Amino acid sequence: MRAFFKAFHYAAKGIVHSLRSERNMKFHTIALIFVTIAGLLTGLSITEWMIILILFGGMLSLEMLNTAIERVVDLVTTDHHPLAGQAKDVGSGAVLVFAIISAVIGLIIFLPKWF
Ligand SMILES: Nc1ncnc2c1ncn2[C@@H]1O[C@H](COP(=O)(O)OP(=O)(O)OP(=O)(O)O)[C@@H](O)[C@H]1O
Repeated sequence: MRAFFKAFHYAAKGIVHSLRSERNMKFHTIALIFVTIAGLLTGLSITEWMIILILFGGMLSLEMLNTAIERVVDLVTTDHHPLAGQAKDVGSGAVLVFAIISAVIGLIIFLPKWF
């Protein structure tokens, strides 16, 4: 049980660290708050809320994994290396793909209710 709480503590430390240090995490958190307010004002079904919650979780988790990749790359080399650049670019690309898909799903959910 002690090990479980220790692991939970380390995970919480990781979340706080990425929230404090990553500009994109702050941006995603603000977007999350705006979408939640828009959802409450618009009125969404349970299924729509569940889809949005999956997108919130996926977006924040992916951003944190990207931060982890950036940290490991910086730890391995401070030199300019094509593989280091590729690792960071692919990580950023993964975040961008999920962000674009999330935005499209958000529009599919919200637009018909607004217009
Ligand atoms: N060691 C390296 N070798 C080669 N290219 C690198 C290296 N470090 C960074 N780059 C290139 O610079 C880009 C930006 O890297 P950087 O570490 O500055 O991320 P960042 O701009 O701080 O990202 P974020 O804003 O998401 O935190 C990378 O995507 C990569 O293309």
